[in-house]
Amino acid sequence: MTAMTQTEKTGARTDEAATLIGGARERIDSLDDRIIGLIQERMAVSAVIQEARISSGGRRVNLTREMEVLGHYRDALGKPGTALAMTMLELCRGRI
Ligand SMILES: C=C(O[C@@H]1C=C(C(=O)O)C=C[C@H]1O)C(=O)O
Repeated sequence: MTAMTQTEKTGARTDEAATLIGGARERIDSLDDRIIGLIQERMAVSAVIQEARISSGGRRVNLTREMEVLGHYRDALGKPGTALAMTMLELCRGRI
């Protein structure tokens, strides 16, 4: 089987569009790597907070604070921001 051309890979109908899409996809892959790294960093910081609270006799989850986090994402990104924040909170503290 022959290799796919850039035009086939990107779905573009011209070489010019295929080149633009190829370059923009590289930027997206790089942004996704950074976003994943930031989420992993957030998970580690969140774990420190949760462990400190549990060690002090408190509960893992603090719903008042989670409402603040959800509001922050909703204000910035609209309704899908809430869904994104809920997934992120689940990554950081597990399912409740
Ligand atoms: C990190 C905390 O603990 C938990 C995890 C949260 C988070 O990852 O943002 C928020 C609230 C808590 O349920 C916190 O209280 O700040």
